[in-house]
Amino acid sequence: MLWQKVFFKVKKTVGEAPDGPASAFLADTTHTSLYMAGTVLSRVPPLPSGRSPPWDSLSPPGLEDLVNELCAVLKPHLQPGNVARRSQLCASAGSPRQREDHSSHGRMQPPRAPFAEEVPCSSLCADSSRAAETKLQAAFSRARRCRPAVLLLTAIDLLGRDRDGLGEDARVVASLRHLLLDEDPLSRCPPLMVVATTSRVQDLPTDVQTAFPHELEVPVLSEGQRLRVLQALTAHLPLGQEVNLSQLARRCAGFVVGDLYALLTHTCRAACNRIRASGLAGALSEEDEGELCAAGCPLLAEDFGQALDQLQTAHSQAVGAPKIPSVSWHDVGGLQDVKKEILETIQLPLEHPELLSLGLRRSGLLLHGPPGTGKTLLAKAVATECSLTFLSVKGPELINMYVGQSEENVREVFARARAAAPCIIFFDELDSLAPSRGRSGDSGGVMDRVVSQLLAELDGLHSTQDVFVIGATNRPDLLDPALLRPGRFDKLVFVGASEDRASQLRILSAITRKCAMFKLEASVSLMSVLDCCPPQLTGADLYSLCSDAMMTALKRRVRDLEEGLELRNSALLLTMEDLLQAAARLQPSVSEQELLRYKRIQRKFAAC
Ligand SMILES: Nc1ncnc2c1ncn2[C@@H]1O[C@H](COP(=O)(O)OP(=O)(O)OP(=O)(O)O)[C@@H](O)[C@H]1O
Repeated sequence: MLWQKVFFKVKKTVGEAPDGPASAFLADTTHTSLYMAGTVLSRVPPLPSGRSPPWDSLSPPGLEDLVNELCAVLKPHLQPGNVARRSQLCASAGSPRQREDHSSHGRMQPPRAPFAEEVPCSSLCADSSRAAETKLQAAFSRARRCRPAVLLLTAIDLLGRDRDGLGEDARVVASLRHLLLDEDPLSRCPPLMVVATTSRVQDLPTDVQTAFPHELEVPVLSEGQRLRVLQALTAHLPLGQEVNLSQLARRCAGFVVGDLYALLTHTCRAACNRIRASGLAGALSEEDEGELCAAGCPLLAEDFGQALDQLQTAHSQAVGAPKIPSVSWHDVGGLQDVKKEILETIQLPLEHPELLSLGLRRSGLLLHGPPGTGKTLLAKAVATECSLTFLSVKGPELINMYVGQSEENVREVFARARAAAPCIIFFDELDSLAPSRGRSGDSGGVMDRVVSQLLAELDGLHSTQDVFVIGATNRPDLLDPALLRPGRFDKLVFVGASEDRASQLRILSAITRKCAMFKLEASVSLMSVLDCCPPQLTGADLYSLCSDAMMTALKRRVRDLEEGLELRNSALLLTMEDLLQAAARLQPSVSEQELLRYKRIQRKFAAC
């Protein structure tokens, strides 16, 4: 049998069921006959979906516009005597993380809906072009037999690739195009409508993409939409009192409906593990356990937190998606003025969106100064402080030897950031990504094209509210001047080495505070340690001083353990002696002449 369900048409009914709904009938098994007499093309009755989504509307909250658009494209073809043109449609997603939401498809069953057949394109891939072509033709002819029908091809980008996935398989592409263009509802009634989904629209062969006259983009969910989806998903679940869905929605930046489903599954699993670990489940009698299940165990904030961490880690490993870093202002010592300037640029417009309408918005900020002064640390802290996801890119990582790939990488970074908004993109070593055009000396002009692409993306950010760009460089004088024009990296902030002991003390305290493994001995005076150090130090120098001292403490601990003088779980102590020895060995990483050069550059830009 080709299909799991077979529909029979009831020709005549006698009487009605006494207690059932008005449209229900009882089958009299002794007098009812079933005849199989060939197949008839007809619309199928609305069916209760096996996977019923948790919302009452036709679409998940927030995707109503998309579903309406989809219906507007498909419905005209279902009217008898329609005059609509071709009905193929390709639903693409705005970013690698976006997916077409299939739960809406399951509900797309208005009365007298067309037959819907979902075919994952991974099942159509084969060892040879010929085999793939045959499978494709079989899928189309199966769907044609059930017209009027919607054929849903998921992940269509998998089709038409050759076996190593690099080039196109011309034969499969041609065959797919032919099949798509052949399905003209004007000539074929009842029609077969083809809907395809992809999360990598840029990977679709042009011939396939142009065979779809309609293209819809699945939008990125806003914080409000994520909240509504979470509310719908948790409506029937017992939640702990401290669970704050609004806060959770903010932390789920960049999540699509599927991710939110996964979050709930992981949360339930975390709750089960918590109950099992508490020993409660094993200690209960079968009856009590049944009662516990019926009452429902509440999902606690810690279960959600654990699930979110798992998902975000898996996500960032899979697609390099950003994560909210765990660096706070507390971890950044000193640099008070710099912190204030950064917060004014980023936090103010986030807290007062009305400023955006007045045009008071900066999306780009350039931190410049000597190496190791805390530029990266600052960018991470601002992301944590403003609950923004953080996408860190090192300039040279984006440069690729293949033609067009470097520009594509730049495009991809911005697409990923838009999907994860609100987000900060941090471009470290910006000078290596965007040197002055015409001077980079590469024969193919790759760098010039990368700079142009970067400029175009930065200009495009004005329509996106919640994506900020922070660049960091030691040499702003090497950057393409167009980058520093208004609307791009128009705010320059100098992050210099700390020269006074008070700010050095703040940095040293921040670093020692962060190392939870070590404890400072009560007699330690950080100021006395600093008095033995060279006058001008960067944060990285102070970090190296601490790690040097910690290494000495660690070696002492290992020696003491081996000699049986210390207990294994006693705290690791950092003594004044360790720190003074490290201070005596400390060599500043940036010389005085270099610091002067950085200051000259700062003055030059401050004067502009
Ligand atoms: N103000 C600070 N407070 C605490 N730690 C600091 C500070 N500045 C620097 N550090 C320490 O120095 C390390 C290096 O700093 P960071 O990577 O932020 O410097 P950077 O300016 O981005 O350097 P580069 O220009 O080489 O990329 C940090 O991981 C941190 O441990």
